[in-house]
Amino acid sequence: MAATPSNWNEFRSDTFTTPSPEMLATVLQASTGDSVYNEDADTLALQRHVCELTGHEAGLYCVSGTLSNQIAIRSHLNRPPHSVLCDYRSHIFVHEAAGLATLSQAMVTTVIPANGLHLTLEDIQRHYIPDNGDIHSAPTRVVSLENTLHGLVFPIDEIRRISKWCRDNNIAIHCDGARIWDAAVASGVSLAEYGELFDSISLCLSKTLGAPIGSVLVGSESLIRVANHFKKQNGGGVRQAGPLARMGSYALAHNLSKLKTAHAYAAEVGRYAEELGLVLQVPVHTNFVFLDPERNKIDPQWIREVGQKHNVKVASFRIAFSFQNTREAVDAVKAVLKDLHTLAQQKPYTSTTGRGIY
Ligand SMILES: Cc1ncc(COP(=O)(O)O)c(C=O)c1O
Ligand SMILES: C[C@@H](O)[C@H](N)C(=O)O
Repeated sequence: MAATPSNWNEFRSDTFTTPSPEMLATVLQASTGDSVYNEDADTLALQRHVCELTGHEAGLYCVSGTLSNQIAIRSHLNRPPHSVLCDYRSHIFVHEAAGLATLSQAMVTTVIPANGLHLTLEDIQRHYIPDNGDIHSAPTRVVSLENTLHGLVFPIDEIRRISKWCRDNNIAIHCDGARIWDAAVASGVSLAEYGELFDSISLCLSKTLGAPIGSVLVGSESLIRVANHFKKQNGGGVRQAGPLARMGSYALAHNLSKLKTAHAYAAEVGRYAEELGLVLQVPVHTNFVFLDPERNKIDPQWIREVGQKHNVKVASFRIAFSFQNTREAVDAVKAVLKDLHTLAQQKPYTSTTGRGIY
């Protein structure tokens, strides 16, 4: 009987997934080459594997998704003035410490999707900055999509439309695919189908897949060569990355099939929330439930407190599920929602501050 994961009741984020004892044990057989010199067998094998899955020429192991995203975008850019277009909720804009401004010296055009769910080609055409010689502007050089974003699966047909338009307009298209595994599992679209639509993809091993660390950036040989330079410049040159890469490969081999468990938990809790009368900010597609901060009249302070009462770790309107959660914990989350709904009925809270992203 497998031991219960230490984070069985963790719902703040899927970044809290932890390596299993079996995953940790693989470290003892890991290669120990210097991966800065591209001599570590396990790192090269992981990179090659993710390239095969996505149909890209080259891969680069990175210690974080932030590093992977930021060096990808920087590598698509030549010299300012230039700009990057993305959804206003994008991690690359909200949660990567303004890396687009510092490393890429890029202006960012953030777009609120007209449909409230995902960008469309029309959204992009309405907001992108054309390279028309106007000396007032910073032309759009990269469009960055996120899949999943807030757990939402980006429709493949829309990605196809956007990708074709980007290529027709000589604009690079990047995917923050921290949870593209979940998008593939939920939609049935293969990583190779996604892969051919993007010039670069950052795939995280350290979130829903349960590796303790790491992402892989994929793209063309020339792009990855430049990205590796920026990786080194920003302190991402890891020496014996073999043990880390080995755990990443283990996660790919053993945990991909478990993502549906988290998706089922989220779907169940999302349905329960709506049956209670709570309002979701977005539909549940994969492993996140996003409650609507304003319309539910819930004081953010209540969330953590009520979570403690039921011995589950929740911190915001976002509830993140992973395959490491237990049935008991999921039932406890439902009890938390029931209490929050009752509190909101008794003393409705009106927010006086911005909702924040999550
Ligand atoms: C969508 C998304 N992209 C990128 C990242 C960055 O990954 P990391 O935390 O490894 O820098 C995260 C969060 O971790 C994320 O949620
Ligand atoms: C906060 C953010 O960086 C992290 N990726 C999360 O989703 O929790």
